[in-house]
Amino acid sequence: MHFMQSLQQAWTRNDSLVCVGLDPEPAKFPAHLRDAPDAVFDFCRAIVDATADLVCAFKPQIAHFAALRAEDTLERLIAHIHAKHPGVPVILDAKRGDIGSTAQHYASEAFERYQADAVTLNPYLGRDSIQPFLDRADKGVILLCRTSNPGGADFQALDCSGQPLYLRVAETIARDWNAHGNCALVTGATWPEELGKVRAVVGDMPLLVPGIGAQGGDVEAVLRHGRTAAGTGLLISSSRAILYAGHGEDFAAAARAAASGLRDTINRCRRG
Ligand SMILES: O=C(O)c1cc(=O)[nH]c(=O)n1[C@@H]1O[C@H](COP(=O)(O)O)[C@@H](O)[C@H]1O
Repeated sequence: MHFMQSLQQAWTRNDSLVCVGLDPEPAKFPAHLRDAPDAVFDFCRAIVDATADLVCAFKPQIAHFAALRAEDTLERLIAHIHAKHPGVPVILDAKRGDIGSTAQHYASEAFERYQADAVTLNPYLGRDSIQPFLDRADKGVILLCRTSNPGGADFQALDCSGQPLYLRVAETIARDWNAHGNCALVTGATWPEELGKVRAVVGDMPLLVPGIGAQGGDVEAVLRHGRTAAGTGLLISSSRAILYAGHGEDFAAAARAAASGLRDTINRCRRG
């Protein structure tokens, strides 16, 4: 199924705009898992199985696996999600971006090797660097626009003929790159007013919104500025605040409670 269709269905089926980020950090694992032979897989699988009915997507962050030499674990984890929780889309957070000939290989890394449904990309190299991804109409192409980090404004807010660069990026992608309807943008929860400006230029295009929880973004402000008329259009992503909500053998139950609490808070705000 196309990424955009499965996202729409997951929003409705699970009544959720929550995306759980899978960012394994073994030093933060509960003690009983820390020295287990397959700890990264066991940890992530437990989180996935405990939260799959509460989310609209999972977003594994590739560096968290690659730094641990655990790319094979990432492959197995995504295969597990597809097998056990069909219909929950997987976004590979890789933030790739390179010249077209190399981008082909990044596209096959994301979609053939890892079997991701969508991938995060950096648009800085321009249209041809993204074309191999745009051509995959069935896959989600999620482009950095206004990132959540403190230095995000260094370049993204620069004046570009009277408008900030991030808005030019949003406008160009919505107008010229989205022929297959498979584009989405990353807009951090830490800049809700800018997120609202992006929403105003991209219509109902989905926005991936990291930056709540550990980075301090405000859920209510995100909903106020970012939801569509239908009350959706957002994938509100949280990693550490869910993954490490508990520290004991009941860590997966604690993660479930955190994801459920976030879903409820979001739903109150979007319907309020
Ligand atoms: O593309 C992303 O997912 C992303 C974009 C952005 O602007 N800010 C951002 O924090 N992220 C990712 O979202 C996750 C945020 O993690 P938490 O702050 O623990 O919820 C990390 O995996 C980041 O790499």
